[in-house]
Amino acid sequence: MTSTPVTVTVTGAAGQIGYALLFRIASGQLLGPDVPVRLRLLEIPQAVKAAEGTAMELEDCAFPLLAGIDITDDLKTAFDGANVALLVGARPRTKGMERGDLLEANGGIFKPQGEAINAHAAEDVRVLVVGNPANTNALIARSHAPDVPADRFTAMTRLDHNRALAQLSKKAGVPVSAIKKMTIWGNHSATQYPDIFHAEINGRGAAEVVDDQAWLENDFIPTVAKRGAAIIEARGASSAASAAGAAIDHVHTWVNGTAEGDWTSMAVVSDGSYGVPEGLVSSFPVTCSGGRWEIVQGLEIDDFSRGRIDASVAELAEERDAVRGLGLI
Ligand SMILES: NC(=O)C1=CN([C@@H]2O[C@H](COP(=O)(O)OP(=O)(O)OC[C@H]3O[C@@H](n4cnc5c(N)ncnc54)[C@H](O)[C@@H]3O)[C@@H](O)[C@H]2O)C=CC1
Ligand SMILES: O=C([O-])CC(=O)C(=O)O
Repeated sequence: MTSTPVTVTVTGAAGQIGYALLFRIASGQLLGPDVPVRLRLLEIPQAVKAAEGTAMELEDCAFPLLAGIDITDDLKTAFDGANVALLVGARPRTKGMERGDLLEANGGIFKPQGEAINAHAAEDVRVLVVGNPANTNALIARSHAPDVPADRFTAMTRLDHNRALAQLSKKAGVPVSAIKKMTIWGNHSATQYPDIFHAEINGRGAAEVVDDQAWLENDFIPTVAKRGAAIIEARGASSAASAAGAAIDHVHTWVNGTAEGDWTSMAVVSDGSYGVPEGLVSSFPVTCSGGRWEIVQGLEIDDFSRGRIDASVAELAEERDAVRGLGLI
């Protein structure tokens, strides 16, 4: 076991994802079974008491890797020395709220958090934005952290990636582990494009194995893209345990690497690859190694895929223009 604990900051710690996430971090599933962690829980003042309750339960689990828990509503304290920052807390859309209102309310959260990360986080900080609209919240935070390398700001499309694996595994009648090279492109929204044209099932092209374009267009893509809404409809609350699981997967893969011959999906700051305008936080196929991610290059994109990638990227550009118009970036 390494001796220095890694500081993991979780915002929105008293929320439903927080409740599904914190115990898994403390048990070693985020960073590995040999890495002690110190948790920093950030909440708004009215939810600090609830976070304290969660911290009591964390304590009661007597996790050998849990080196300490701090609970705060202060940004400096929350991000001071943070090595990993999971930005989960966000302003949800409520009745009558327009998209501009939602972006503005979240700008009020992610701008100061970006500034605090810039000023106080550890040099090796890695940021995952989960709170929606995740891609654009990451763009806002990143643009207020000029001293932190852009590649440290990511947003979560791993839940979409995992949903796509599960749907394809059911259709093809194979275990999830038989599927490699799934890709989510674009925004974590209904415009996202889950792409199976580069995916492989037991080493064979997935689209060829499935051989069902109607299923792909009318079932697979909409099911994955609208899964979040379907869960809300069924559960009366948005996905929480699966979102927490995807956050664990995202950071674990980022830090520990992708398997040989596979890749994952992460929303990262675009370098212009695949025609995605530079600076947008868009989902790409990425490999990870040595704690760094790299966009998989050289994939052939046919017209079917191109149209779908372009539509989701156009939505990201609209969101960027809206937050720019609001003076948030
Ligand atoms: N990227 C993805 O795949 C997914 C994203 N989400 C998003 O994750 C976010 C959290 O979801 P839940 O935990 O279910 O929501 P929740 O409403 O249960 O919890 C959110 C928590 O954030 C806290 N919070 C609000 N503003 C804060 C701030 N400025 N600083 C610190 N904490 C703050 C609230 O007090 C609350 O405890 C939502 O935006 C949701 O839409 C959810 C599922 C998947
Ligand atoms: O819309 C939400 O809050 C939930 C969400 O992002 C998802 O389940 O993909």
